[in-house]
Amino acid sequence: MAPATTTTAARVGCAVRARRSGAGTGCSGRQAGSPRVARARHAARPLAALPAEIAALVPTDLPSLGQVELGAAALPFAGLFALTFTGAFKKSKNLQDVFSRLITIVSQGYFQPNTGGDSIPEAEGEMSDLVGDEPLFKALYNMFLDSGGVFRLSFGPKCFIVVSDPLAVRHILKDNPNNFDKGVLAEILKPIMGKGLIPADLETWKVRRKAVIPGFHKAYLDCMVDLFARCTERTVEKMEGVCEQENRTLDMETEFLNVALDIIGLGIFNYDFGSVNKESPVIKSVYGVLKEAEHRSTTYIPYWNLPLADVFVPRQREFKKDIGIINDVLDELILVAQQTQQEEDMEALQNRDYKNVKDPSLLRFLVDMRGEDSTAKQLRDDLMTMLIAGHETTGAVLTWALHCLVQNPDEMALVMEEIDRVLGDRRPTFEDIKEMKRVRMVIAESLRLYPQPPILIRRALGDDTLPGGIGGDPDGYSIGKGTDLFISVWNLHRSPQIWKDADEFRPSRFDEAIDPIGPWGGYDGKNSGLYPNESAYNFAYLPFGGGPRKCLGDQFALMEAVIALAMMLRRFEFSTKAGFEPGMKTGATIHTANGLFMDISRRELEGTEDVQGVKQMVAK
Ligand code: HEM
Repeated sequence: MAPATTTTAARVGCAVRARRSGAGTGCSGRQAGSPRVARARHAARPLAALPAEIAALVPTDLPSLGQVELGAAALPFAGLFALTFTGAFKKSKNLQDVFSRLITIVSQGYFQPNTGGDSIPEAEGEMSDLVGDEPLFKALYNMFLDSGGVFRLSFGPKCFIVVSDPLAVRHILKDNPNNFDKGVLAEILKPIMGKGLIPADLETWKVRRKAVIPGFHKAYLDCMVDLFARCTERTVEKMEGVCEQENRTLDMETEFLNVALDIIGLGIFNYDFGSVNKESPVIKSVYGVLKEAEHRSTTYIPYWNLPLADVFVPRQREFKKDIGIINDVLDELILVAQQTQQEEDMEALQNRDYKNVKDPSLLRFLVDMRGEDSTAKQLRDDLMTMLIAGHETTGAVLTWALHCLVQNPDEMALVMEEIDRVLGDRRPTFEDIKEMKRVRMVIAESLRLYPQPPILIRRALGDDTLPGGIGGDPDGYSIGKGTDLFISVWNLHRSPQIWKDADEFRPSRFDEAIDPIGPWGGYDGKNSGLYPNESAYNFAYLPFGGGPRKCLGDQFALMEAVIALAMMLRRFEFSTKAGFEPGMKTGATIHTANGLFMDISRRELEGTEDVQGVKQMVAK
């Protein structure tokens, strides 16, 4: 084990020790991925080696670790569970670290699957570093700088391999994707999304992916451009109203989430949440479910799986009610769509006059597709998945894009110039998106700095070897069946080895080439198409994932974000409310800004009467 600093030695040791120089203050500054000596810590340690605080917590008659039985080992789980359950756990960092360490030690080698060969570097740090005030992915960044592109992390009863190397990531997502499923994430999301695309087992996923993908065809996306604009106009109108008031402050994160919710409702199942202008029990339930998904992804023990948790635990009762409300709405929409089914083959469906049909939604497409006999339950799972996958993600990227622009006035000026020149007061079209390269790159750069989700989760279905990648072990790293993996998109996107001025907001970087680094092929600045993507960047940039499980709403989301941002920047000037800095709120799957409070004012536009201008735009 690496020598502990005075600071860490004084605290209770833990299996997770972020090795940072300067007694745990900040990162060491070492470049990620530099070769290092492997330090395997697999074998269970004798009880005598436990810090005094932990030893005091261990029942005196606990058998030696060599003979420990499940019954005895269950004790700390029960203790931890009780603490989690009562809320005491989160309040006491020290206690949290003690239990985490105890559980790690007791469980290592007994309950954990074989998490890999001994050559994988091991990160070290306090449990409280990971569940403390900072989001998990930020704690993992420091460990990445210190331990390289592939490292192991043990906390509590769990052990993860954290992957931040583009070659190892490409192996998992693209080269050998059938050897990995969504693991922990699927377990968390199943009660919400059922057999929807994200948590679905491999067999169901293959069938559903094949059915859903054709629904995002060219004519549909063209039609969606108009929908994005119409929904944004509602927000623009609302903001006009705010400009009339004395207090011109608006939480733009909420506004972006609202417009994204309305868009996903109308575009995917032709339901108007109308969330920009009203609150309703359905909207409340959608946010309740999203909050619960976040809670579950960050809670240590899945207590919600216990029998009767949804009867006795208030938040689980609430969750059951929320999911019931959304399911009722979706079931009703599916029933109506099925009752009005007009079966057609794929080609005819894709050639429908989408601009003039009453219901252009994806649900209509799925129900009308000949030979596609999805059950109502499967359709509901698909819709629920897309509602969740496509709503907060897009709301979050818009929030961060505006935040970054307001912090960078020069970029803001360039973007505004482009919007004024290309768009004027017209409702945007698909052609306009092509012309607004700066806005597109602002969205791409915001997704680089603030990827949603910052971490992708996988579990190995069989033994495998991950490539050592940049600066890692040239023989690679063997991992066992059942290994849980965190792919850190955040780390990849901010890797100081790959990106020049990695933490800087600089949208023009996507025009620059990046030289190859060792076995990683680099980027030549040419092959990105309209938006930079994971193929062009050899898996160093992957805001939408990659390989067969890549996001299927990427084009939908990117067009939506460009249109919403451009339309709002055309009409308003934004400035940060004095003294306010957004924080970061996160679950394992998503992170948002925690409120982006902006002072807004109308822009003085040449040749356009302030209010008149927007009214004309809305009327068009
Ligand atoms: C900026 C917005 C968005 C971002 C950043 C984003 C990101 C992602 C990422 C990273 C994945 C891959 C997850 C993994 O590999 O574990 C994913 C999957 C998925 N996304 Fe998105 N997404 C966005 C918007 C959307 C939208 C608008 C929709 C639907 C209309 C959508 C539907 C899905 C679905 C269904 C999957 C699962 C695909 C599969 O497993 O086959 N996403 N998304």
